Amino acid sequence: MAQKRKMTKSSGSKSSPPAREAKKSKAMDLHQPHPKAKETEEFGIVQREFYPPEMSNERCMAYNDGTLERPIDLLQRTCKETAETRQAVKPGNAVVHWFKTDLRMQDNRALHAAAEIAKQHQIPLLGVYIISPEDWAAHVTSPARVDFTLRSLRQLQGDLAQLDIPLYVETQERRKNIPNRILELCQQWGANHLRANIEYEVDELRREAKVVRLCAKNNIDFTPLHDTCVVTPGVLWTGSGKQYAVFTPWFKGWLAYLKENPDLLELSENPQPNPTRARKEFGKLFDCEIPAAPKNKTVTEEEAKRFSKLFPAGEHEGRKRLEKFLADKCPDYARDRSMLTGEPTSVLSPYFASGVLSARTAVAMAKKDNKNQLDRNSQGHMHWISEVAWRDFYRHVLVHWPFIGMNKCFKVEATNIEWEYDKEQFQTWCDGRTGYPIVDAAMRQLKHSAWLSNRARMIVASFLSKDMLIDWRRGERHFMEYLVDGDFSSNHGGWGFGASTGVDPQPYFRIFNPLLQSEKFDPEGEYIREWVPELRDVQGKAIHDPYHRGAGPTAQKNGYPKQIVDHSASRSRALARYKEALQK
Ligand SMILES: Cc1cc2nc3c(=O)[nH]c(=O)nc-3n(C[C@H](O)[C@H](O)[C@H](O)COP(=O)(O)OP(=O)(O)OC[C@H]3O[C@@H](n4cnc5c(N)ncnc54)[C@H](O)[C@@H]3O)c2cc1C
Repeated sequence: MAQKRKMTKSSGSKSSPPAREAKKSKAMDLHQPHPKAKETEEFGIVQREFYPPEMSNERCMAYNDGTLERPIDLLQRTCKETAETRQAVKPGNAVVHWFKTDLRMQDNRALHAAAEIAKQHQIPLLGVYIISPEDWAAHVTSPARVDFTLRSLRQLQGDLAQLDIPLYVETQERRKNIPNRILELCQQWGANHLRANIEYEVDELRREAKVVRLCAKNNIDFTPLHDTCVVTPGVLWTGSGKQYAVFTPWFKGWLAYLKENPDLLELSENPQPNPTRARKEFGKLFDCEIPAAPKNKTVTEEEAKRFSKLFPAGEHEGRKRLEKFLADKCPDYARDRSMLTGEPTSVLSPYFASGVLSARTAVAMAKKDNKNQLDRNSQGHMHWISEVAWRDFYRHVLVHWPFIGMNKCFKVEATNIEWEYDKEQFQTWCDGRTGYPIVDAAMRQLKHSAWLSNRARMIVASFLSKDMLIDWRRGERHFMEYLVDGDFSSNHGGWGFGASTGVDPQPYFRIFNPLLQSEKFDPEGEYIREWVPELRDVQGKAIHDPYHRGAGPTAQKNGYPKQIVDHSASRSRALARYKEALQK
């Protein structure tokens, strides 16, 4: 599973991670109830959810000091322990690729690996996808993202069928049954080889390890492969052998690593057509229909139309968008990327999040357009590559600090911050009625489009967690409930790593001034006018702050609310709370 790569000192990274031998785990509490959670028990489950359960600090530290085995290490160890058995497996009647968040044929490492085995032994390649409502519930996957996934599956099924490769899709209500069901399907189809790309979330890594062992016991070779990151998590280390906690030096290491290992940007070929007997032998699988979304994840008819228009599904669309973006907008990306109108960014995040487009393809194509260099030839292309790299960075963070999946910031000390839990205030933020037009515009766009630009995400995240001082995890969850590109590591990165908690490794707390952000990134107020109809008649700079700039009567007449908090007082409160927490 691990890839051997070149690594020189110039990259500032070490090639081998420090020894992380798992010791016997101490018995510890998994969850630490939030101190305020008890007070609201009378309101029942919905209210309790407002206080997210946390993994205890002790348990977090146990990952850091090696007392607890990281899920990636468990998977690696399992692969190592089963290697001999897996390698001895003889080909069966078919090879299976298990699709997960890699809904594409192009440049798909595990699909390619499965296709190669199938080609070598002249046996059919089969695809399987398991819909898991419990996984969607656990990850708070939004209906918009579920809709995008199902539409992409339909496209993928059609594309694969043209190569006589079936894609079998079924729903498994209980996620704990998935490992056995995968085994059962392989056995039913006579497949002795199974391939899948690794998903780095904690439960998924543990499940993969379980499937590797279960399959090996039953004489089936399941080998999970690294695919979703351009550079595999766990290969970049600081000079002192630690995981990078800061993006800029990590990105330097990432670029150097890519230059030293150019094959990382070689794209995998699409699978070849299946032998024609595949239709005879596996005919029934070709008739399989894509199931409907679970009830709690269903979009309305109107939303379905809207989302299909905003985000047409499938890898062909992803590729088309990428090419168009690189040609038209990428050259000016460094200058324009934060502007809130004119769509200066690629809007490819839904395609990356569902694996409809590979990040490797995106970086390889941007590099090609950048005179085949990974240097500052064109500001735009390199800047864009660095943004795609953020996606890798947050996955590396998740793999190394798996406890962030349990409602923690990666800096455990930040747990001490005392947050506010005012439900009414939180709701005004959700509804886009805070009285800060830029914040409200963004929150309304989120509800309507299931997507926001990075700048808009940062503005609303800062507002919730700094100006309102509401627990960032409420915002993190709300984003997942709505975003079509909701992705645990990137979302947590945006909320829990830096921008919103202010506990990033830089020695300052980033507290955005919403008014300045508004004037800088929406100077004419076009974005606000698009999303906040109550302010459409407000002229000039008053749009940014109608009640303090002479447009109060218009705003009031149209029902636009007054500011819910005063920014400068909130700023002082936030700074005091952070200071207090970090001194504890
Ligand atoms: C609070 C907050 C929450 C976020 N939640 C998510 C999320 O759930 N899913 C998600 O994909 N992104 C998330 N992001 C990152 C970023 O905002 C989006 O990826 C980006 O806005 C998508 O627009 P785009 O495709 O036009 O990006 P572009 O600017 O064109 O960038 C290209 C790609 O690079 C990646 N990327 C860019 N910026 C970031 C970043 N800061 N962090 C990680 N990856 C990045 C994305 O995959 C993006 O599609 C979040 C950011 C913040 C501040």
